[in-house]
Order: sequence, then C-alpha cells, then structure tokens
Amino acid sequence: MSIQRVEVGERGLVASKNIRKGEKLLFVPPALVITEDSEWTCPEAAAILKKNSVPDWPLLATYLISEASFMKSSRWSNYISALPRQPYSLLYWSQAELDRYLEASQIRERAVDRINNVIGTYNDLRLRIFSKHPDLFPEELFNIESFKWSFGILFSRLVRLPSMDGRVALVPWADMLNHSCDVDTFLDYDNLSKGIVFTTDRPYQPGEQVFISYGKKSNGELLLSYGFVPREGANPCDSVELSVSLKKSDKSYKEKLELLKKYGLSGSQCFPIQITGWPLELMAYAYLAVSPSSMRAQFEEMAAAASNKTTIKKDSRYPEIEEQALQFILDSCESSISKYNNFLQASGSLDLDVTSPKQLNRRLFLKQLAVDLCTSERRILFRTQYILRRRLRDMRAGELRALKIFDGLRNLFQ
Ligand SMILES: C[S@@+](CC[C@H](N)C(=O)[O-])C[C@H]1O[C@@H](n2cnc3c(N)ncnc32)[C@H](O)[C@@H]1O
Repeated sequence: MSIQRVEVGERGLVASKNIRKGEKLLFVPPALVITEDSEWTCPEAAAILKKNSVPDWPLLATYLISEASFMKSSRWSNYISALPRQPYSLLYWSQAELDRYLEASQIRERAVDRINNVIGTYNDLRLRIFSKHPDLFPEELFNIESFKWSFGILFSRLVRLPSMDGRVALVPWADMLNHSCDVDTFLDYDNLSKGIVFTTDRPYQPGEQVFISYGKKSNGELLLSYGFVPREGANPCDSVELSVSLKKSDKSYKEKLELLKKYGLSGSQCFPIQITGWPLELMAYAYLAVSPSSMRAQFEEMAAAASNKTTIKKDSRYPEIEEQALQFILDSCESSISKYNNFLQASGSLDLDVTSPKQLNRRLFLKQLAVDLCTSERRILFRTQYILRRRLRDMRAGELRALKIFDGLRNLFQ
C-alpha cells in the first residue's frame, strides 16, 4: 500500500498490488508505536507526569505536545509533521457553531461535554503539575490550544488494541487508513508476527483505497471524534438519540423520578433508536411515564427495566397501557422531527451574514456536515414514526373491531 490523495478522507492508503481476502497487512512493530510507555525526548517531564499518576490519555496528549516542541530532535518528528494541524473533530467547533448547526441533534451535548472534559483535564494538569514546573512545561507550549490539538489527534487516530489488554496506541502509517462502514476489520497486535496488523475482509485491486473499521459508531459519533459523516444510508450502525421526559404534571411524578434515579436514570433521558427499531429500555421508560397511579406496584420494575445497569427482564408488557406508551414515544419522536425540520428548512439561508471568504468557507463546510448528520438522524426518526403510526392504527382498528363484535353480540342477546 502507499499513501495517496484519495476521494474519501483526503489522504489514505491505496493498494499497490492485488490484495487477497484474509491477508495480514501493514505490520508495525511495537517499537514504532506510541503508547504511554514510549520514551520521552525530555525524560524529566515524563518522570514528573508518572510520579503524579497521570492516566494514559492526558499523558499521551502531553507527550505529543512535548515531542512536537523538540521538532527534528524528536524521534517522531516525521510522524508529527505529517499530522493534521487542525483535526476535524467537533472539539474545534465553537459553542456558537455547535448551537447554530447542531441544535436539533443530541450530539451537540456530547460535544459540549467533551470540550469541557478536555478543558477540565488541561486545567487540572496546569494546576497540579505544569504551574509547578514551568521550566519543563512552559505555558507558550502547554496551553489549551495545544491540548485541543493533541486531544483532537487522539480522538481521531488513537486505537485500542484488544490483544494488548485494550492498551491505547498511536500507530504511525496504520493511522493513514480511513474508515468504511462496509468493512469489519480493525487494527490489532498479532502475537505471531509481533506487530500491529489488520486482516483484510475483502480483496482489493491495485489503485483501490483500503479501509478499516473505526468501530460500530453512529454518524453522530463519527462526526464527534473524526469530523466526518458517512453518506446517507451507508452506515448500518447509525442511530439517533431520542430524548423522552416524564411529565411534571403527572400525579406520581416524584415517585417515578425517585425510582428512575435509583436505577441511574433521570426525568429526561435519551435512548438510541436505529433504523431497525428502538430498545426495550425505551419501551420500559414509556410504560413508566404513562402508567397511572393505580399501577404503582409495577413502577419499580418498569424503572429497573428502563436502565441498562440491571439484568431484570426487560420485555415485560403491560397491554392496558401499551397504546399510551407507543403514543408517548410517537409524540417524542414527532417533537424531535420538528426540530430537525426547522433546522434543515432554515439551513439554506443560515450563512449569508459573513463577508470574509475564509469564514464563509468554514461555515459552509460545517453547515454541510450538520445538514448531512441531521438528514441521516431525521431519516431514522421518520422510519420510527412510520412504524409507530402503523402499529397504533392497527391497534386502534383491532379495538374498534372488538368493540363492533361486542356490540353485535349485545344486540343479538337483547
Ligand atoms: C485515522 S485518520 C486517517 C488518515 C487521514 N485521512 C489523514 O489524512 O491523516 C482519521 C481521519 O481521516 C478522515 N477520514 C477517515 N475516514 C473517513 C471517511 N470515511 N470519510 C471522510 N473522512 C474520513 C477524517 O478526517 C478522520 O478524522
């Protein structure tokens, strides 16, 4: 394989000759992999971080900045100079951009949490370590901007190696592989050849781009960490987070809320919906949300089944409130769809208020990503809405038929 400009993912690895299915490709020896045990050009900095038990992610983020500052004297200088200056992840979106473009999607909250985590991690390192050793960690180099860069690199390039006890690593050269939703193979340490490899799950012809899988991630998660959104309908693992809430006007609101809290949930909760359906946990939450106080005795089992932290049976059905529960999910789904509709309708005229071409380009790029994400998330909601409406219609038609039969029988016996 060789690194080339490619259509999907800018740079990528392209087959130079025929590659068979099941071939082991790549081979990067552990000495050429960056992990928390890699040698530092500045060993004093390493010793201080280790003494303070800094965990793997912040340690690697600091390592990248430190090695980048040594330029040619770092053994990773070629690797670091080939890294993107600005990784595309949502870490680089400002709060205003997240609010403007991702208002409809729950991924906005995940991005805000992630940005706050990175800022929190940096502040913690600065307070505890950097400020006490300014000679080793000067602020001109170790600041929030450089941390956003290094965390952006980690989010978009770090791999977890299952055969090395899940250890995280940056694997130069292998990290030029782009993601495809149609591929199942991933990078791992191979005990036989003692290197990082991946085994192809399909043949490739010379000139074809070779792909791996970054994991079973939704389009939102791919945008969050890697800064791209797959083509509409291309991702079989795609999902959208549907937000549902208990009604404050519910007479049993407090009681239900307490039970949800007991099982690690809250009065407003998100559940992942896929094109193939919704999870049992969402149905359990819906049962709890619509159940009348006369069903108090079942509240706890509903709350427990809504949580993924218990092994309680999750597929219990409560026929007397099934219709209301499905209607509850449908209402939440429709309210979410209307947010996407508002954004997608308004997106055409969103960016007419800037004059600088650079700013306009950035906005158009972010907007396109947001439009692609929102279109794919709304598509899943449309499908869910269709299934729910059909089920409710069938249920109501069944009830009507039963009622007619009942009336018929009554007339007969009168
Ligand atoms: C591990 S790197 C792969 C190498 C990268 N293309 C480069 O030029 O450095 C991950 C980044 O590649 C890009 N990428 C990977 N798969 C992609 C895809 N299917 N579509 C668009 N961009 C992709 C994204 O920018 C992502 O953050």
